Amino acid sequence: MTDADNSEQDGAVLALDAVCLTRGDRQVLRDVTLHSRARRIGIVGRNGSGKTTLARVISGLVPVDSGTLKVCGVDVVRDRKAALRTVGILFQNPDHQIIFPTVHEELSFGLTQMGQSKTEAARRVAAILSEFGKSHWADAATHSLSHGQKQLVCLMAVIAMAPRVVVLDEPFSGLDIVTRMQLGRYLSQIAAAVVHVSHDPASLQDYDHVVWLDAGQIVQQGPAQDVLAAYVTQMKALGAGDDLSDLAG
Ligand SMILES: Nc1ncnc2c1ncn2[C@@H]1O[C@H](COP(=O)(O)OP(=O)(O)OP(=O)(O)O)[C@@H](O)[C@H]1O
Repeated sequence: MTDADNSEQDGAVLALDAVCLTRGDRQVLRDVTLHSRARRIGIVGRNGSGKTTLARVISGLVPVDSGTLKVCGVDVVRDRKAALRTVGILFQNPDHQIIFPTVHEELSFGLTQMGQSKTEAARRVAAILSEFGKSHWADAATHSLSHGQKQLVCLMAVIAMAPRVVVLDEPFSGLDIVTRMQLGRYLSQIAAAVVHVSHDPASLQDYDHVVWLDAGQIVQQGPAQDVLAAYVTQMKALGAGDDLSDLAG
């Protein structure tokens, strides 16, 4: 039996072992080992701690230097076709995600990449737009949408592909309270497991398993209450000081 079969059978959403990644002369991820079957996994850490890099690694967008990684039993780097069905990511900035001139084209792209015919994809796009009450957006120019509307297009594009895991890289940071609550409520209802990366402990307080990342290393992981309490205590202690050297990069 292969490792992939094992992690599929033990129900692990994430199975990372000793993952290391260097960018330039900086070690961005150090020996990250993370196994979780939780449906709601939070990753918390300061600016520059490696959260976005880890989100991209989990989404199969960045190969690691060493270590192993499986998402729902799938090697998301090597098996890109399976990865498309397994994991979808929402970026902080929708302009980094949207590449097509119209909403319909944007939503269709991932579906045709997954092997759906144009007709099948068009049917699925119509269904997802209708589900979100946005059928009138089909021909809208993506560049003309507001930040929140673009983020909703990205969310619909991910949901349309029905991945087993949705990775959120702080997608709510530029949204107003109402939009954030509405998108958050929708995400809390989807069948997919969620891996949510954030520097904000409040957004992860209801999560099943929280991982605290600092300087590319896991400091602590476990129940949200324990990990977030320790994180907040340390952030308050650091915030009370005047040293800005951590932001030097
Ligand atoms: N392509 C790259 N080349 C060099 N350094 C990089 C690269 N990508 C990331 N880094 C460095 O890796 C570290 C982690 O970056 P990352 O964006 O993953 O952190 P983050 O926790 O998401 O930060 P933030 O909360 O500020 O978005 C940073 O010091 C960053 O400068």
